[in-house]
Amino acid sequence: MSQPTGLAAKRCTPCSGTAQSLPADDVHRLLREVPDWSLTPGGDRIRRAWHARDFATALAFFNRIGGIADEEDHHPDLHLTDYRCVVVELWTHAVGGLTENDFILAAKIDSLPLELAK
Ligand SMILES: C[C@H](O)[C@H](O)[C@H]1CNC2=NC(N)=NC(=O)C2=N1
Repeated sequence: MSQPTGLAAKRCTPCSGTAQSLPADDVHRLLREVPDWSLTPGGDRIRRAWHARDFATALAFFNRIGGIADEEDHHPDLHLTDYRCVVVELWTHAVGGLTENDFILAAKIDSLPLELAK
């Protein structure tokens, strides 16, 4: 795998007690670096959807995401419906909104392989 660049090369950092959600202009700037992700209607999460090849592929994808999440100590909400529809949502629980950690994890997830439905 080629060396990660940009957000994918960064590490998530523990949220300090005084950490706050990102202001809207930072959110929109960072969204441009992960263009396959979108802001949820409430503006407090980012999400991406995939149509995996099959259930086993979707589960393997979730396990890869889980490995990165534990390495980064920053964890996603994972949804697997209709046996292969995958949705990942990211937000920072400690601040109840978005921080740079969410965009770093999104970029790392984007670098994972996933065999999609034909
Ligand atoms: C103690 C541990 O570092 C924290 O609870 C981490 C774990 N994973 C996390 N994941 C997310 N998405 N948000 C958090 O605030 C968070 N905090």
